[in-house]
Amino acid sequence: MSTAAGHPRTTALQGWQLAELCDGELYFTAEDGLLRALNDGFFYVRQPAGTDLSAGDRFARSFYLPAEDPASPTAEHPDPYRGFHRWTAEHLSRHQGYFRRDADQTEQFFLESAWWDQIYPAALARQAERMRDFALDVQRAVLARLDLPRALWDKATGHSLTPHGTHTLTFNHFRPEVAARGLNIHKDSGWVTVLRSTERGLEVDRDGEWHPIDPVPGTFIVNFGCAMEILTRRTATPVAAVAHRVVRQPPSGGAKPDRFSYALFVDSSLDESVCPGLFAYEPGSGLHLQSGFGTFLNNILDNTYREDTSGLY
Ligand SMILES: O=C(O)CCC(=O)C(=O)O
Ligand SMILES: [Fe+2]
Repeated sequence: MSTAAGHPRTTALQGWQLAELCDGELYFTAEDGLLRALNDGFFYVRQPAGTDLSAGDRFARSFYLPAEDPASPTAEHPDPYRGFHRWTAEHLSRHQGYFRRDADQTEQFFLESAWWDQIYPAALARQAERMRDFALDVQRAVLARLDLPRALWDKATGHSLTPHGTHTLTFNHFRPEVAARGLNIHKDSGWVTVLRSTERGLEVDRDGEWHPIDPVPGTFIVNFGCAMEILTRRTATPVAAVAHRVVRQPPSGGAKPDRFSYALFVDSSLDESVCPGLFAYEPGSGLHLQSGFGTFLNNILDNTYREDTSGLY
């Protein structure tokens, strides 16, 4: 349904699913929680006991700032969490490093696990590893409940559960002074995403209406991505990839800190000799190759950050 101005209506909706991971299994608060989460395309998951997000939160608030703090330009020890706009794809590799988007408020920092120790401050590299391990545990716990034989997991999921997988920690800083959408409509490309967000602004598309997904303290949001949707489409347990966006963040005149978020993305291996691409599973006949993964990923990313397209497929 649309408003008179043609904008999709935004409504609050209760009843999103919440789970806890214990001994490798997901326990949902609602009895049919798992099936509803697969249908919603996301759920909240309690952060493991003792989770420390201080390095990630600090990086999210600082990576885009000039390396030298104008308040103390001669400081002997510059802040190791600032000045990351200098790390661009030319210094690293494709899709890695700092990106200032034109059509969105977000400026971002992408980094795959192979670079974490070299580029991230040590405490952040450790947090990234903990988030990756947690994301892979969540992914295994979900796969165990799907209509997919365990013997096929590695091939079916592009070796994403192993060190061959593509594991990326990405930061978003929403610049309120930029007159643009916050982050364009998209589906995450891969298997699961573990999202840290502390501010409102995220919305999901459900039957053509936008619904806010507000942060719940002590939880992460887990999104299912395109790879999971493609794999399970013809099975008894189809998983939806959630289409989502971040709405424009208005300037607050310095009254509140800028919105940030960061997420650990689990994707397939980009090595074609390890992973030929994205498969669909058909009970009875097995895995069927649907598309290469590298080009699929390039298309989703390119289409997300252009003015006139969306990051769907
Ligand atoms: O900022 C958010 O809440 C969501 C970010 C997101 O969807 C993404 O980075 O893929
Ligand atoms: Fe996303």
